[in-house]
Amino acid sequence: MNNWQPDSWRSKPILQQPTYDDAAQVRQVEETLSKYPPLVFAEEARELRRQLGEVSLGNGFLLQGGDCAESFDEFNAPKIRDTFKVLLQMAIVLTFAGRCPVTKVARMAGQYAKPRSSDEETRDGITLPSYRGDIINSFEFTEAARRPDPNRLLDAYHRSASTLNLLRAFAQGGLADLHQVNRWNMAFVENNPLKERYQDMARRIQDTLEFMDVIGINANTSATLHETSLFTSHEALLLNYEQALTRVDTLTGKPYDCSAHMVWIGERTRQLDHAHIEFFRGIHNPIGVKVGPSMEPDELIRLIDTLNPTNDPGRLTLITRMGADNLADNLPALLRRVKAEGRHVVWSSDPMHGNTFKASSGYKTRDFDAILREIKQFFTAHNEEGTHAGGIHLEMTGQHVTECTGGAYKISDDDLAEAYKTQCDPRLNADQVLEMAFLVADHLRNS
Ligand SMILES: O=C[C@H](O)[C@H](O)COP(=O)(O)O
Ligand SMILES: C=C(OP(=O)(O)O)C(=O)O
Repeated sequence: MNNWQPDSWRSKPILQQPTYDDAAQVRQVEETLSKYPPLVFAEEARELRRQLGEVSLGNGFLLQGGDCAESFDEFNAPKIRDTFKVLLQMAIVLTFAGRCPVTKVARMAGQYAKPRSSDEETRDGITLPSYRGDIINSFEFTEAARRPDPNRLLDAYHRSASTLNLLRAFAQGGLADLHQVNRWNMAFVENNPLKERYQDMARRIQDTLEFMDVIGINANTSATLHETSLFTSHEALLLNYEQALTRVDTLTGKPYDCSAHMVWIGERTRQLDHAHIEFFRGIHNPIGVKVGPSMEPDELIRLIDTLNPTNDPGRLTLITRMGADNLADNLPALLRRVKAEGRHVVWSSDPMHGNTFKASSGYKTRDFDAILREIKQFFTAHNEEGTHAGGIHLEMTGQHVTECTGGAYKISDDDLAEAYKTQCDPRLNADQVLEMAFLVADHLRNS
């Protein structure tokens, strides 16, 4: 790979990085991290890349979701379990009702760094550095809390390792068993109008499993029915952290960023001549790039060719986040051009980031109707252009939160205060995710 080194990004311009007081301490932390065990194994990243290759060819669907920003304070087993359950629940709806194999990728076990619109935040006449995610500083609005602390890089590593450990246990230790499909329902979706539809589906799955048993297909020993595979991902914003966890795979001799199976570049840091593109072009993980409404077709082709020069299906996922009001004007030209040039990518929809606004109550929110509208338009654009709507990328949680307005319970601006817990962007709750799952499943089945 042309002049690439794990640190070649350091000679390029870079945005959205913290300024630490003590550079020597940062170097020491990087050194420590570079000796720690990798969090994932390169072979797992290759398996995800293989599955995404199938998705890019139209043979599957990518479900990627989790917190906007994981939080050190909310680092506990019930929270990890509930987000895992919501992902499983959505995946089973897509697989069963949508008749489509689903690859599950969690925004978990490392989603700790946040790009911000502004470097500073002002409250009551006091201005402090913005909160940039728990890997950098703390949410609390004091000068000490907002000062970037390099030791947080080590804390984030350890929390990611524990989260991943529990996710692996849940995936392989019974919670993901298809026979338990009823238990994946959250207690608080009890009154959801879609609960009936979910339970009916769960009954049909159970009947099928019993039928398989009766005719001798051994549903009790098949790993496919008892376990699941769940991959991890995060925005690789802090390149010194990512570099420190990059290892040459002994089987292939290629470098992998072993902080997660998949990493992505955010909308604010995807400039072609900047550091993030430089780092990403050399790692062999499956990668994503956010694509907002300002992206032009020529620029997109240059980006694709820089990051995936061998046109390998599964290497690159384009995560479009246009906003419901912009998608119809911007996405079709991109789809047309990428198709005409024969480039293989996974097209995934992030219907969250283009639909954020400040509610009259002062909370940053997203309207569920706009989110659904962006998804519908995403499917329509792909149908019209003859391309595959390959995935969905969500900020969501298994916790009972009121952060996005609308949905079955019609959360209003005034309801937002009831359970607004996010440290950065508003997430969908389990009710809203269930509603969305059935909508996406219907589109998948008809596309
Ligand atoms: O999650 C994405 C960004 O970090 C987030 O939308 C930035 O939010 P801000 O505009 O409040 O900085
Ligand atoms: C920052 C994010 O999104 P975007 O880069 O699309 O704004 C995100 O997904 O957390």
